[in-house]
Amino acid sequence: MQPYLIAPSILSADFARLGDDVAAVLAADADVVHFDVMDNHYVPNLTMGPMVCKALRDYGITAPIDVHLMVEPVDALVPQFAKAGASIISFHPEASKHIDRTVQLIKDHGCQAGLVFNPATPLSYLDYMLDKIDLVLLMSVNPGFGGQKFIPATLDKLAAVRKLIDSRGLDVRLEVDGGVTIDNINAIAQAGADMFVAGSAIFNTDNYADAIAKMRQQLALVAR
Ligand SMILES: O=C(CO)[C@@H](O)[C@H](O)COP(=O)(O)O
Repeated sequence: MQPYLIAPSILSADFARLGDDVAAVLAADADVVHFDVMDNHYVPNLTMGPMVCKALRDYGITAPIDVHLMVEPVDALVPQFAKAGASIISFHPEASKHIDRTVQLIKDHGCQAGLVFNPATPLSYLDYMLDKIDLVLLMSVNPGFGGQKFIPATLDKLAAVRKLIDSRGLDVRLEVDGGVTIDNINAIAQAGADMFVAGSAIFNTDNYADAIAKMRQQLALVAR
């Protein structure tokens, strides 16, 4: 398993001063910027597009940007986000007509590719794709909004994906997103996740470094 990564979801950041807020969370020891793209079609909310990703790069953000596309269709946005500075691009398999082609498109544009699973999306989409992707992202809330409660059944789903990855000897990241807090991050890691998206649990505090340090303390207790 790879080292743990903490990826603050900038959906909960201060959009009026986004560059400063993203720089602040990275200075507080975050590893990755989680960038939620919502289209008011695949999910009932509207957020940000490639221009904002490029603006963060132009501002001087050099950390990996982990783009989570909650959009349908997917493909047209892939080159745009790659050009805008995305490092990882993940999409929901049911939102693409040709999943393998979309993964290839992401890789052809020099980014890592991930598949995202909603709480009720079956893992069978991994049957022919797990060895072609870099990351599996399990949603632990229904996508569309920050600040929701972690769905406990995600723990069993994480364990099932961890088993699949390990049994095939793959180096695929297992990311979890939604309702991750200082109180549950240990159990989530025990279930097999190695990358943790947290929005409100970090941005809704007045001390990002303290929140991230407490998450890392919990992760340090996990027997690996
Ligand atoms: O993609 C999403 C929601 O669709 C997430 O990234 C949330 O933004 C996570 O926020 P918290 O649940 O951690 O507040």
